[in-house]
Amino acid sequence: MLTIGIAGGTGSGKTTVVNNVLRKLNVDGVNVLSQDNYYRDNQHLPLADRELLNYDHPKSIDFELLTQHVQALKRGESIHQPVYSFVTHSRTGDYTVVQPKEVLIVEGILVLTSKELLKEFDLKVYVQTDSDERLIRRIRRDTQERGRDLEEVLQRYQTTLKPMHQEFIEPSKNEADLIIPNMRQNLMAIEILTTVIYHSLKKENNAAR
Ligand SMILES: Nc1ncnc2c1ncn2[C@@H]1O[C@H](COP(=O)(O)OP(=O)(O)O)[C@@H](O)[C@H]1O
Ligand SMILES: Nc1ccn([C@@H]2O[C@H](COP(=O)(O)O)[C@@H](O)[C@H]2O)c(=O)n1
Repeated sequence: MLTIGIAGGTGSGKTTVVNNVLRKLNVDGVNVLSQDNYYRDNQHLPLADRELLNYDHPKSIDFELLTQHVQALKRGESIHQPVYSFVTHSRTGDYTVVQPKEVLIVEGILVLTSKELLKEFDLKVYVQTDSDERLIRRIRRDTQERGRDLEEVLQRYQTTLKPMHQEFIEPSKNEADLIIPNMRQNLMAIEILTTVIYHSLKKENNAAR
């Protein structure tokens, strides 16, 4: 199984890059695990306290479970992936059953910061976008899709997002094999990723015959 880790700051365009690659490939052999579904469950805390947590520190992610799930899929086993809500800042209690496929993409701001997870990746990618552009995209997305207001986004940006980006996410770029500049749509980078996955799928299908 080809396993690809895709990191980059919030709003850098990780999800968009992955969706563009999947659209171009147009096949059913690729799983995508989002790190967002592996935020620790903080149900034991009241909502007001959950709203104040730092969600950009590596400790906010259940990397143990994420790594176990990646390893299980690589062994050919299915997993029960938790579903996370950005509105309640907690797991919903629902699960998505994910069956193994030939290619696995793991995407999220911190996926290149975990030593254990790094060992599982065949290809490591970092999506690079300037911080002002990322903040603009984040304001738009969080107010339109994640039920936040402008003050919440700006407050979070200053208190946790920016310092955590500088301390953990930006330095994780050094782990990457490939850096994708994504200030505007980068069609060549999408083409390259698509080609790598396409060849891996072809190889696996030939081996299965
Ligand atoms: N290259 C790009 N040019 C302009 N807008 C983009 C680009 N890539 C992503 N976006 C927009 O930025 C926002 C955040 O993108 P997303 O892919 O969700 O980022 P991430 O997954 O890294 O947080 C989305 O609204 C998306 O449409
Ligand atoms: N309850 C939460 C959990 C996370 N966040 C923010 O999500 C960002 C990561 O997701 P991307 O899709 O942007 O990569 C991260 O920067 C967290 O601040 C949140 O706001 N609330």
